[in-house]
Amino acid sequence: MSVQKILARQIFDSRGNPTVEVDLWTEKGLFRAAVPSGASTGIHEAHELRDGDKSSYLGKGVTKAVANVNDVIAPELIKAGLKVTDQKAIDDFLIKLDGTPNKSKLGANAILGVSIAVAKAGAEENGVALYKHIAGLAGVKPPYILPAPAMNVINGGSHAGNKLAPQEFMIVPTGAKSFTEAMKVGTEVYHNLKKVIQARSGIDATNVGDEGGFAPPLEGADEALEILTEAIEKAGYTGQVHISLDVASSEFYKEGKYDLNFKDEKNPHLITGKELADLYIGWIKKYPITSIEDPFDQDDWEAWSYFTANSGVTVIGDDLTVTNPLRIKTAIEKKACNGLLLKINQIGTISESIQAAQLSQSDNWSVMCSHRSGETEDVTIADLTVGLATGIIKTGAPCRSERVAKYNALLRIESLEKDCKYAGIAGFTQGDKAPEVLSWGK
Ligand SMILES: C=C(OP(=O)(O)O)C(=O)O
Ligand SMILES: [Mg+2]
Repeated sequence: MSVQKILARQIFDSRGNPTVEVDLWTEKGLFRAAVPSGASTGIHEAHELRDGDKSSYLGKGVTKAVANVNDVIAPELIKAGLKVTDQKAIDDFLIKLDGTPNKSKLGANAILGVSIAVAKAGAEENGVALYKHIAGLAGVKPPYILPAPAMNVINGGSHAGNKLAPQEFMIVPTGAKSFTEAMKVGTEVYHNLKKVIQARSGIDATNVGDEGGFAPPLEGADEALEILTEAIEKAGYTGQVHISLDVASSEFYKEGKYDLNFKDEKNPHLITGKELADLYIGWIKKYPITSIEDPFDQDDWEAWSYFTANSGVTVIGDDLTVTNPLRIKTAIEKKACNGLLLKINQIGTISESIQAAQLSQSDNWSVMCSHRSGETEDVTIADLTVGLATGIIKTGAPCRSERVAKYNALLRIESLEKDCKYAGIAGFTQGDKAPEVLSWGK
């Protein structure tokens, strides 16, 4: 019923950086959660507590966050005796215990580890799978929605050592009939992409970036979009696969301009927001692009609103909205975007993540559930995307186990759950055009 014991420790993420793992015991057993970590983090995200001590993994240690779980959260939460099935009460308790607006005292990484472990314990207490438990918390009813996977197959930006400024080029098998088929299509395009890159640039161009996508030495985004289109065609899926982009442009916004050559400090290629918008419009006309994430800097609100009104694609806020209901409210008011990137560690609790998704859905936004570039073997986001009927998930290339683990978890849900449907393109469709299949979750 309530928490009996908690023990946190420092483990390592997919980039070899320390991160927090939490073990939590109830009468039903042990529940374990691990916390992801971003590289292109938005400045408005909840605070990820790191040791900052230069002698410890270049200051990246999380021993303070671990100690906060073991010495502060554990005794207080056990004393409070709250039921693990009451996620909101426990998350509110954690938020209050921290007492800061951005969880900087205890650390969002400390709090999230506990929040996820509580959700897993709550699911077990209710005798249901985690996605069903989350659906119950959010008031979402079956049929359960399997998301369209947005697979990041070409890495650039801060996730790769090539010249590419945009961070992620994703393929989305929108034309598939099931999640299982979507994985077949996605992996076939991925393998064909390897051949296309090898033929163009040689074998050593097929090294991969942080999220398992290829990181070839491309001159610019046009070339990336071209080889992606070629790979889709080669795999025989033209018309059945869309492209999603995460430009992560806050990474290269400098004094009012965008530097398309930001990784070579001596040779900047600066353009204005208007020029950048025109570049996107050109790509949208030429390629089957269905969404663009973080097209502009996290505080360049005007550019966002202009682009959302004029681009015709799903415009997704990541650094802009940081899974924070307050920033999402502002974005709704300004009509700055029509899609949310849902990252649990940007806000720090499961309950606030549910609130962020529901607030976005209430304004008919799309919701893309997301991993971080630094990941672990924890697959909670696979349950979250189904439990909240987000209709889209992005969790990297279909390669590297910390990414594939999430896709495999979704394959398991699809094979075990009788009452489920694949979202396909529906997740990217807003407002009145959104098919019935997703609207019940709102
Ligand atoms: C997944 C992303 O990268 P990171 O985790 O580095 O923020 C992203 O920007 O959407
Ligand atoms: Mg992003």
